[in-house]
This record gives sequence, structure tokens and C-alpha cells, in this order.
Amino acid sequence: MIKIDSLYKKYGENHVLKGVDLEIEQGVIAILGPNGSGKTTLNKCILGMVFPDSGNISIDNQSVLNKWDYRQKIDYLPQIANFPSNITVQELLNMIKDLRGNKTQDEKEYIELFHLSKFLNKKLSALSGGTKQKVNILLTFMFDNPIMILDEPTTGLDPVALLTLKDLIIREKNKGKIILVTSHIMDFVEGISDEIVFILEGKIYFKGSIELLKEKTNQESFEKAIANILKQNYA
Ligand SMILES: Nc1ncnc2c1ncn2[C@@H]1O[C@H](COP(=O)(O)OP(=O)(O)OP(=O)(O)O)[C@@H](O)[C@H]1O
Repeated sequence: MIKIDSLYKKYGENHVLKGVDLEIEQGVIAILGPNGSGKTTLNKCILGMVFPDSGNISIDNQSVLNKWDYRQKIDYLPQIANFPSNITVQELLNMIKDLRGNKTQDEKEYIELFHLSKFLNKKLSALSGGTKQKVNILLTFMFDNPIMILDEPTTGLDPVALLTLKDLIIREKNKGKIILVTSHIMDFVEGISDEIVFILEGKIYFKGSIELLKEKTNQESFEKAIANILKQNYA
């Protein structure tokens, strides 16, 4: 379980998180909110890549602030993967496996699913944006840890890869994992999520199922429900 208590984070005078309280048991949780609302900042706080100004984050009842080993339990797909450009996909795979020294799932399956075999000996600088994202996904899913944080996993993917990714997320969720997903693609979010967490003005504005969100906003579709929140707050 991930538990976040009264989390505050500001960058200079920009107060991004202003008292976030959140409890996540298991399943796919979509972290939504407008651009700049603090979704990535929240993810990075959980990962220990950004230090909150105050508040607490615990995983399985242990505070993770100023700790490192817990990160071994988290598979993270960053929003923008800054791969070294002059090495091949295979070299990168080997490097990440060496660095993490973590148990891996069958990477060959993911290579096949995303049709990556023909790119294994290509340099990362030679790959298209979508193919880079497939490599990014492979590097995240080939480990088998209880928590996944996927920041904009759909970026650049074609419709076939998008469906494959959906299936993989559902498969990992069915193993009992916690999967936090950030995305602006509402169809994708609707297809995978158990719960929605909507961040607005630095706080959790809504947490609950898509059905509840539709009910609360009096809208028949998820997309309209999200649009309704944004219009009410920004119109
Ligand atoms: N390292 C940083 N230094 C200064 N400001 C930052 C830093 N990282 C993020 N910010 C600012 O914090 C705010 C929240 O950014 P964040 O990336 O967390 O938002 P987001 O909800 O993930 O946005 P998006 O949907 O556009 O990806 C933004 O105003 C951003 O400019």
C-alpha cells in the first residue's frame, strides 16, 4: 500500500503540491489533472527523485523519505526517457539489467510483442519516437515488481502498440500490483483504470471510480466528466 500524508512541494514560489493526502491499495490508478498540475512531481516524490518540503510517503507502512532500497520495488516509465544515443538497444537492455540486478520477466516476450527484434542492434539515436517509447516500455515491464509508475506511457505509440500496452497493464494489475498511470488520453485511461485521482490546484480534487465521477459531474461520458471539471474551474 502507498500512503501519502499532507504532501507539500514548491519550486521557488510555484506551490505545486499543497497538501496531498492519498491512499492506494492496489489496481490501476490514473493520476489525472491539467498540464502543470503536479502529476509528475507527485510520481517523482514517490520515487524519491523529488524531495517534498513536508509531509510523508509510506509504502507498506514504512516511510520512504530519505531512503533508497524501496525503489527496487518500483518499475518506473519516465515521461521522457533520456537514453544515451550512441549505444544499441541490446546494449541498453544489458546495461539496465546489470544496474538493477533485479529479477526480470521474459524480456523476449516483450521484444516480440512490440516487434523490437529488428531494432536490437540499432543505435538508440536511429530509432523513431514511437520505437524509443516501445523500448522504454520494454525496460519497465521486463522487471517484475509490485509497484509500477507509468508517466504518459502512450506517447508516440501506434494503435496496435497501444492495445498491446493496455493488455499488458491489465495483466500486471491482475497479479495484484499497484500501477499508477498518468495520461491525457481519456479512452486509454477509461480502458485500464480502477480509480481516478484528479489533481487540481495542488490538491486531490476527486478520488474514486469513473462511474462515480460521471455521477458527480452529471455527465454520461468520462471524457465529458473530465472536461466538466476543467470548465468549471478554468472557465
Ligand atoms: N525541476 C523543476 N524545477 C522547477 N519547476 C518545476 C520542476 N519540475 C516541475 N516544475 C513545475 O512544477 C509544475 C508541475 O509540473 P509537473 O511536471 O509535475 O506537472 P504535470 O501535471 O506532470 O504536467 P503535464 O501534464 O504537463 O506533464 C509546473 O508548473 C512545472 O513547471
